Amino acid sequence: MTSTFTTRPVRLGTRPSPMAMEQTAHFAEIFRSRHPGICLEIVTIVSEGDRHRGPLSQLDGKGAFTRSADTRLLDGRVEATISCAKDLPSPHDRAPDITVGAVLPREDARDVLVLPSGHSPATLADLPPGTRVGTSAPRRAALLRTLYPELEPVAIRGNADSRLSGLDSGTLGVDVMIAALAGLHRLGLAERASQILDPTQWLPASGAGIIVIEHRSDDPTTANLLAPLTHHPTRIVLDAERAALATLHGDCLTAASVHAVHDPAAESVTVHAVVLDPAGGTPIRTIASGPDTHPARTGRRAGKQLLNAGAAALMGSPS
Ligand SMILES: NCc1[nH]cc(CCC(=O)O)c1CC(=O)O
Repeated sequence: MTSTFTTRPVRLGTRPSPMAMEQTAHFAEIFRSRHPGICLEIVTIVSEGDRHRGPLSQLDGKGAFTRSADTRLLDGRVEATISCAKDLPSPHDRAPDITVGAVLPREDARDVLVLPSGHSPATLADLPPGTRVGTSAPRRAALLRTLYPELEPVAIRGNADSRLSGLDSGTLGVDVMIAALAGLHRLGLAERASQILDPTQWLPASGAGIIVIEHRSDDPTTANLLAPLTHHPTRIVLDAERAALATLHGDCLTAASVHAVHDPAAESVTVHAVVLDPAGGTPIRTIASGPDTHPARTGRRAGKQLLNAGAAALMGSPS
């Protein structure tokens, strides 16, 4: 028996939703092909965000989707957890004893419009005034109020698959909804996208389309197993986006968009960031570029530029 076969198993905590299980299966395939001798055990962990059925804004935003998994990670009940980077708490609030060990290649970061099945294709601009547009994200609600003030954002909850069936059956209480293209792809439902929203107008969320695997900061064994699975260009844009969000003290409940683009030829990273007015007033936008060797610096600069331009007033005073 070689020593790899005697290595302890890696227990990986995941949320049990169909989308989460799909991304976990995808990661497990990558892990097992790289480390064929190591047992990867999948452990499902239900989060407060999954249990809670009220508006997302009632949750505190500082880890409703990650806290239960974090607890099990820190207690030593799992060695790693897998999450959508978009759902992570702000790095500002993140426990220093948890570290991102692997970053998977970014999928399509754009949001899409989804119509009830059987509806003929339409764009947001086609929808009649008063159309109820389902979305749970403050960023998307603020984008709607800014770009399509005649439409009505309505908060919805539940996993992507239950939202889609609620949209189709009419029980969701909305006429159409906004979703992430990457999420639809994972569910095999990308054809449900009626309009892919222009990312220069409808800027994606920080971390959109990126899956990360975290471990305890004091666990070098797991760190060493995860490190070779990282897609470096994605790590660069993620570090830039997370640094901008941290500077804003933002999280997935902040009405802000941050999207970084890596240019491998120029060895640079460019951060596009917007803080939106939840009431639909004028957003504050900025752009920052810098070398791809220090993406977090460029992200922090973008965040500071937004704060200097008065973004804190739109976000409520950051705490
Ligand atoms: N808000 C929940 C969430 N978090 C991550 C995704 C999936 C796509 C991604 O990884 O960005 C979704 C679904 C959605 O926003 O429609």
